[in-house]
Amino acid sequence: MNFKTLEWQGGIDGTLELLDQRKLPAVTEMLQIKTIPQLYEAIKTLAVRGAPAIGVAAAYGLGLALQDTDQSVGLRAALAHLDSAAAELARSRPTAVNLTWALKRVQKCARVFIEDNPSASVTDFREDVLDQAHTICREDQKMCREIGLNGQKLITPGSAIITHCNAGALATAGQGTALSPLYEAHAAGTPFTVYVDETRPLLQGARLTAWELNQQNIPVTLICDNMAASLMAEGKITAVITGADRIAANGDTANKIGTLNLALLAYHFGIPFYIAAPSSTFDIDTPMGEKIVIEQRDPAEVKCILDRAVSPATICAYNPAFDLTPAKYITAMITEKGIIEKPNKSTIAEHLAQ
Ligand SMILES: CSC[C@H]1O[C@H](OP(=O)(O)O)[C@H](O)[C@@H]1O
Repeated sequence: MNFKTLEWQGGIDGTLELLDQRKLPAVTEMLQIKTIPQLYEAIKTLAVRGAPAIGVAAAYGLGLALQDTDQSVGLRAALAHLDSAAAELARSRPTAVNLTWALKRVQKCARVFIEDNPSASVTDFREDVLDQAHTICREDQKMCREIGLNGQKLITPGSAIITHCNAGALATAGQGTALSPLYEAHAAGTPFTVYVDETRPLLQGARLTAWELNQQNIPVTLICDNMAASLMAEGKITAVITGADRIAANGDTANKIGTLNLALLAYHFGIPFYIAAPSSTFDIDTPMGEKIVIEQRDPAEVKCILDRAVSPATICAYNPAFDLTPAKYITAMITEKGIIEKPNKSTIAEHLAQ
C-alpha cells in the first residue's frame, strides 16, 4: 500500500498517527493523536474507522493513556489509569467488536505483567503495554494478508464483484479484509470487475474504497446503493464480498447498513455472498445477531451529503450505522484460517478452534 492507515511513531512517549479518513479522497492528511479525548473523537467521527483499524488504534490508545503516568504513581495506579482510558474508548462506538476485543486483550496482558513483575517500574509496564499494541497491529497485518490468500480462489477470470462500504486497507492495519482477495487476485493477474457501492450516508465506498482501489490501479465501477438489484438481474454480478463489524456465534453478521440488502438480493438471484473477517471480529459471547447493539448515528448525516444539506433541516431522519445479515444468507466466510462454508454455530466454533 502507498499509504498508512495508522502508525505509532516513536517509543513509549510516541504519537499515534492516523490518516484522517474524513477528508479522503480530496485531502490526504495525517492526524497526530496524543490523548484519549483526541482518539475518542477520531473514532467517533470516523477519522479512523473499520473494525480492525478501530481495535488497533484503541490498543495504541492505551499506550497514550500511560503517558500521563510517571514512576511515582506505582503500577496499581498506572493500571487503574489504563482501565479508565479503556472504558472511555469502549464508549466511542458500540458495534465493532474489535474495539473492546483489543482493549480487553491489552488490559488482560497488563494484569499478567504486574502479577509476574510486581516490582517492575512503570516505565517497564508502559513498554509492555506498547509491545502488546504493536503485536495486535502486526497480527492484523498478517491476518489481512492471509484472508486475501484464502479468498483469492473465489476470484476467477471474469468475476464481477460487488463490495459495500470500505473493508480495505483503510479499515485495517494491513491490506484489508473484503478487498484483500481482490488485491491478491490483481497481483496474480486475474482479470475481474469490481462494483463499489457508494454506501450512503457517509460514502465509505465512493470516498474510500474507490480511492483505495484506484491507488492500486484496480479498475473501479462506482454504483449507487440502489443499483445492485438491476446489475444482478442483468446477470452482471458473480459474487458479493463485504467486511464485518461483529459476527455472532451463530454467524449472524453486523456490517455497514445496506449489507442486508445485498445479502437478500444475492440470495434471491442465487449469487454467492461472502463475508471476509479476521478471527478478532467473531464474538462467540454473543449468541445471535439480535443481541448485537447497532450504533445509531446523528440523523444529520442522512440529511447531508459531504456536509451539504439535501433535505429540509426540520425533517426527521433514521441513521442506523449497521444492519444484521442472518447467517442463512451468507454463503461462506473468509478468515485468516481459511473458509467457513455455510457458517453456523458449529462450523464457526470448529473453524475458530483450528
Ligand atoms: C474491515 S471491517 C470494515 C467495516 O467497518 C465499516 O464500518 P465503519 O465505516 O462505520 O467503521 C463497515 O461496516 C465495514 O464493513
